Amino acid sequence: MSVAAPRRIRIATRKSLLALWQAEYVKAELERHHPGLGVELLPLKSKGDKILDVPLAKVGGKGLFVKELEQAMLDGSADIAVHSMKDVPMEFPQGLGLSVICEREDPRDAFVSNTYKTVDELPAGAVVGTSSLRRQCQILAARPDLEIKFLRGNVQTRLQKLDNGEYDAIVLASAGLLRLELEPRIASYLAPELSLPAGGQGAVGIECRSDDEELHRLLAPLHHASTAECVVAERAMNRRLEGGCQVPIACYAEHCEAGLRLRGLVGAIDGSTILFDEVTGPVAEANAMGIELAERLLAAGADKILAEVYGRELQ
Ligand SMILES: NCc1[nH]cc(CCC(=O)O)c1CC(=O)O
Repeated sequence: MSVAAPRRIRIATRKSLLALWQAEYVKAELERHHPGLGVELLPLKSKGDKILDVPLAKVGGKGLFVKELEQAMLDGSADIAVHSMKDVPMEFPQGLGLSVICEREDPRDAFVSNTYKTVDELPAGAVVGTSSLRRQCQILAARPDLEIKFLRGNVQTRLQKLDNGEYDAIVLASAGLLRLELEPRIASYLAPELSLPAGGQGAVGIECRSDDEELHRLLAPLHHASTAECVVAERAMNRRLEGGCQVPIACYAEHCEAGLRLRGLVGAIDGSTILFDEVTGPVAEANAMGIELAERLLAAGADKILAEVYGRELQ
């Protein structure tokens, strides 16, 4: 009689400290729920990590941070990939899909500066570092007198550039700073009214081969239903607008009395126009709410703004 070898789970991950933190988190959660399960990390380099001198919107192609990880699952060298949900494209390659979405960390953007506490305190002409068109358009809409300066790289690189004096302040996802125990670096949190987050920001998702039933079962306890409900609404809006975290689109869902409140915006990259709208509805309608909000924004002129950003018309 043969006994099946105990299952081992190999996690494909990017090599940045934040990606490794997220992969280690999933490893620890899997081991906590399934004592004796063998879990190991397979760190890989992604295209988004290699090309650091160009704004993400110009590197081209979606899924810059996930392609290599998906290839590893398709060729069988890894079983799961752990992603920041805001970097995950809307469509998955044949045979792969999202299995679970874990509990969300703080979704807000963080204002980081060694001199100033808030955006309001920044003097005219101050230099703010970000390469996110979403952050750029919202900051410029609130403060057209500020200068936005290109800033890419992983969290540590960005903080180093701030400390080198290249910027008066920078804006990052608070989730990354909190996970890496860099909370003291956060001067203040940007309210969603000032900087609406990217869809999926702060949430970690786990992708695997769609037909791996045993794995889905092992991953199930890591699923966080209320986070997933919000992310479904946000991703539905992004899918309709054909965008993610590389374009001037923001969306943020939270639970409210009616079920879900979903806020979204599309901005001209110079901040001269911000199209904002919001919808509320029952949780079961999360996907439809995202589409509805996208349609409203398109009707209000988002189609023209995005056609310019994408260099083509939206379908
Ligand atoms: N696009 C890069 C990226 N992807 C996820 C995070 C932060 C963590 C998260 O949102 O879960 C970041 C860095 C940032 O935007 O500052």
